[in-house]
Amino acid sequence: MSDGQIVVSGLTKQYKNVRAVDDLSFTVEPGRVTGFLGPNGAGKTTTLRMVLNLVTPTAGAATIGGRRYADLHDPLRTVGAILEASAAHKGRTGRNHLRVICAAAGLPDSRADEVLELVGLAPAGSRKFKGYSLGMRQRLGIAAAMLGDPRVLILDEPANGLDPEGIRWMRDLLRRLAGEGRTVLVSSHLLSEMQLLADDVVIIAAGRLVRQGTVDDVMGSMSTQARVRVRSPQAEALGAELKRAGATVATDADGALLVTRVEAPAVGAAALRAGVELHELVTERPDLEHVFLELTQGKATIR
Ligand SMILES: Nc1ncnc2c1ncn2[C@@H]1O[C@H](COP(=O)(O)OP(=O)(O)OP(=O)(O)O)[C@@H](O)[C@H]1O
Repeated sequence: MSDGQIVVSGLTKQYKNVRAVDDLSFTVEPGRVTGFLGPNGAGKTTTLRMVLNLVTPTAGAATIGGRRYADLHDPLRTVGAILEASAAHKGRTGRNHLRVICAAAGLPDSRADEVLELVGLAPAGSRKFKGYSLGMRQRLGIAAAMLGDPRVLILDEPANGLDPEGIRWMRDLLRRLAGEGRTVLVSSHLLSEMQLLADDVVIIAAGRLVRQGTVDDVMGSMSTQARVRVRSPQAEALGAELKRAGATVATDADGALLVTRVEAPAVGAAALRAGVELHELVTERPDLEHVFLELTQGKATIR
């Protein structure tokens, strides 16, 4: 088994009334950034906690490089994780926060400065944590996760609250770390964020796998469903002609026809044949957030 590969198989977590994770299986490869996507409450955090042995599975298992977390020889040097926005003693400087972790983990103090450098926080290392912006806190969290120079990095919603500039920065860093051969698993509830950050995606909803693949494959398969919105005072006649042409036609709340399975020119031609007047004709490519919601809807009961 390749070092640093994460294998989740049949992972299940049943809380009293909630099956937070339901027979979930997927793999995460080294050398790539994998986005772990799902709506709020989908079970992402619970899954990551099970991978890290912080929650005991009801069934199934997760391994890192072939071993369960509990059986890793040197877990801190194998896996770095951020599970929530970085919290540190408010009066402590960023550098001291990292040094406390170094001391507890048996790492040399010098690692604190190395990881501050890595995340671009060196100039702010001697400033107090309470003065850090959200973006700086996220950077400090990543710095802490990198202290043991781990082969595997697991980040729960690290881009939360970051501005586009911060997300770009994170993308570059995560890409670089993956480029060094590390496994990078990063969760998010925003598809658009993962389009920027990830090579692969694992999409879950209501604790179950919805889709796994490369970002390009998954996005490609999701964004093909373009539709044509067309409005006509003789909508009924147009609808009938479109159906004869093989289109699927629905009507939206304000009376426009939503046409799929044919392209805009075919809709125009149908209008000409039916001799109807057109007031609007537009191709709508669903934005990916919308498609993502649709993909995960139904499975995503509010919980
Ligand atoms: N300790 C717990 N006891 C009971 N239910 C829990 C517990 N932890 C999580 N859950 C429930 O399990 C489900 C999955 O939660 P989880 O936090 O894993 O989802 P998530 O995808 O990380 O969502 P979010 O992004 O909102 O954190 C939710 O319904 C949640 O309420």
